Amino acid sequence: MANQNTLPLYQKNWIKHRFSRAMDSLVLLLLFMLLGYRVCSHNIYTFPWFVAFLCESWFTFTWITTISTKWTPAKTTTFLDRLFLRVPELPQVDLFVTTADPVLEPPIITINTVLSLLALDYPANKLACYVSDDGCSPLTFYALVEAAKFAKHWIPFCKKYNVQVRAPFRYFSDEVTANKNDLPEFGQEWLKVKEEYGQLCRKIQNAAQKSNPCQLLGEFAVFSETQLRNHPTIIKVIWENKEGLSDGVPHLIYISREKRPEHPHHYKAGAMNVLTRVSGLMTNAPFILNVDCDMYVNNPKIALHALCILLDPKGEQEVAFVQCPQRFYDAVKDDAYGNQLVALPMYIGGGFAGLQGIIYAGTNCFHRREVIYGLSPDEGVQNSKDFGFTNGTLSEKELVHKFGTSRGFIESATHTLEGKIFKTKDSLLKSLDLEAESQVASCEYEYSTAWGKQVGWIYGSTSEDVLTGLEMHTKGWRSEVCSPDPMAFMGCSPQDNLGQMAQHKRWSSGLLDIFLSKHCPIFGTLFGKLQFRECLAYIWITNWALRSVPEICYAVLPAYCIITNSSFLPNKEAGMWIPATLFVMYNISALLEHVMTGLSVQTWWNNQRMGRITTMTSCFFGFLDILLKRLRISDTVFEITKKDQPSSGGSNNKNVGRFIFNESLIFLPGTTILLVQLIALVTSWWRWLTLVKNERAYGVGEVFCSAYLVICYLPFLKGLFGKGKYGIPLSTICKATVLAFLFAHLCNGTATN
Ligand SMILES: O=c1ccn([C@@H]2O[C@H](COP(=O)(O)OP(=O)(O)O[C@H]3O[C@H](CO)[C@@H](O)[C@H](O)[C@H]3O)[C@@H](O)[C@H]2O)c(=O)[nH]1
Ligand SMILES: [Mn+2]
Repeated sequence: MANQNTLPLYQKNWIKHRFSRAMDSLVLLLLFMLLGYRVCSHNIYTFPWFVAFLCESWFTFTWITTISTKWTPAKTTTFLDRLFLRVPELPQVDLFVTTADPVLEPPIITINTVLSLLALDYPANKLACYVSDDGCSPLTFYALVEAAKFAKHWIPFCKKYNVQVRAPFRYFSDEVTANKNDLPEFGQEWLKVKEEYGQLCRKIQNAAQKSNPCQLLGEFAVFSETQLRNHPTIIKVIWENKEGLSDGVPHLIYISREKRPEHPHHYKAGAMNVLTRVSGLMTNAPFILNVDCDMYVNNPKIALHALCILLDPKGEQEVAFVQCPQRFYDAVKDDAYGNQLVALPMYIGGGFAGLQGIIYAGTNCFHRREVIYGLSPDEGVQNSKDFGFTNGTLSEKELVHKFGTSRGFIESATHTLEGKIFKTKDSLLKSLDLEAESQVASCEYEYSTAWGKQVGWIYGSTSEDVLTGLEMHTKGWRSEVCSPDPMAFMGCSPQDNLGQMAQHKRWSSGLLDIFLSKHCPIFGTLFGKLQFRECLAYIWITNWALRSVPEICYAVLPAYCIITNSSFLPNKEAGMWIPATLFVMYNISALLEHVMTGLSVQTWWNNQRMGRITTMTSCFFGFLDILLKRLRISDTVFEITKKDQPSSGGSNNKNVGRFIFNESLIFLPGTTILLVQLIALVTSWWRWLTLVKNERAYGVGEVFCSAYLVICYLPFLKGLFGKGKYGIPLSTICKATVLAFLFAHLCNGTATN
């Protein structure tokens, strides 16, 4: 029998998506045929023909990166039972939670996430939870203080009855849970804990309603003279597991880093780096789990599953981070706004997993602290990990240049990089050298150090997550997906199209920023250790915003052709079946992927439609944002997504899924494209009445494309006639009308020339 201790702790299985592969290849073949057909049709070289050729070349290139990414998907299985045989003592894990705004991110959501983390199925004396509050909010702090009191009842309750969902708002929203357990005392305890949770919520609600939430007395006095962007560091140990009880409540620490108006704070990446340093001084766990404030733990054993991968003999040498999928609760029916990201991560994410590894998605991710400190895999496998910190080969100056001036931090980082166990000091509070911790959380600490460049979360993009993961892959690390059943984490997705559009704009601009920077994946392959197909996959993802330009051009082509009585599709010749088959095949393939993932046909359609709308609006604005940033006209900002208070009783509101509009310019391109198509369709109808068939240069293809776009933009069409927030503002309609008629006029101009 094989030695139990040498058995792998996880296994990677390759999935065979044969059907999906066949369909994708067919689509690629058709794209090549279309391009070939265009090149060969010398007799009809026209302007729209040429524009179509350029756009389709881009689509073909994107499709090649898509196929390459999806081609060899993989899934991992973890073996929890083997973990305990291999590791007699579980390692420490530091838990990071970020929050930034008590209004957009209600503290009740944050504390639910924190409670679910504190209640992980893991020895409590091996956990420490650090909450970064970029909102510097006494309310958030108050909520955490109260939550820590409640945790003393909540955690034993969860562990005693093996509760699965350890975020109380979710657990108590399900009335049937009370009857699931037959133990007589369960019902009573359930009621008691529920009542306590109710009290906790009421306390927080009451505090939120006061203008001065906590009277700013005692512990809260530090908040009395703070402003959002101008305040000193606040670090508070809310709860300390002093006795080191493995079944107690883990440490809970609140951190609001120093902010000064003249210092850039680098948004979430900056917050993560402060958390890394403060925790380095306090607990210095070798593993870090980071979640956004809304991502509660849905599978209490998730830390154990992730450690199976990170502590596996092979994983230990190769895997930098373990990413768990993002899923959302209270999803809008049939994914009306196309932001649930279910089918896409399944195919694309699975594909990434089969290559060098999944991207880092910013939340639900387990990191190795040493990798965050910039370690490469070849340094990691050296038998004696000695970087010359202790024997003094690395000069004091180099260390300070890398990690900053804190002696304590350099010492703890040295421990981490040399693979030594960090001996936690007797007591957090006793060791709490506030000066040292405040020093590493100050806004000047990172100046002329490697933080944000080679160490920690990398700065320069609003998609700091993908950038940080890419840097790790470029160093040669791999990453793995961990998706045990039940789903590891659940979070909150935007509940309306405004949130969805802002989020996609931030993602697409942040990703394009990466592509255009010195961290570009192409350089990663040329000069680093990013594997070729992983590079293609990163190109696929970072080019999102660029896609908007050819898509908008392609969307106005049918209208252009109808208005100018020309054509861009091989309408009348034998080649017509190529684009027609391409359209049908592409849609069937996407539809089947949705259905096979267990999603409805309506969800497929909503995703298709939102795909068109998002690319031409949010991604286009993401593209413009980066253009302005490169021209040094304006910088990109991290707009926080609003997290709605959890709904009770489900949403049967008839307006769910409807688009809402405001004065934002983001609605202008969509409205204009819709109006242009409407003008084209009216023109086409008029031509149909007045021209004989042979005089019409365009055919069914162009009219179909125009009509298809109108159907995709149905939410905008409804918006033209909607009232209040459901209607597109008159000013936007006027601007769009002017643009649309200008376009029609220019078309006519080019046609008569
Ligand atoms: O200045 C800031 C801004 C944001 N955050 C936190 O960042 C997280 C993510 O922000 P959110 O508005 O929820 O953005 P999402 O689009 O939902 O987040 C996704 O995309 C981000 C990158 O754009 C990643 O950082 C996230 O982890 C990922 O879940 C939240 O916990 C915020 O509190 C900060 O700590 N400081
Ligand atoms: Mn979020």
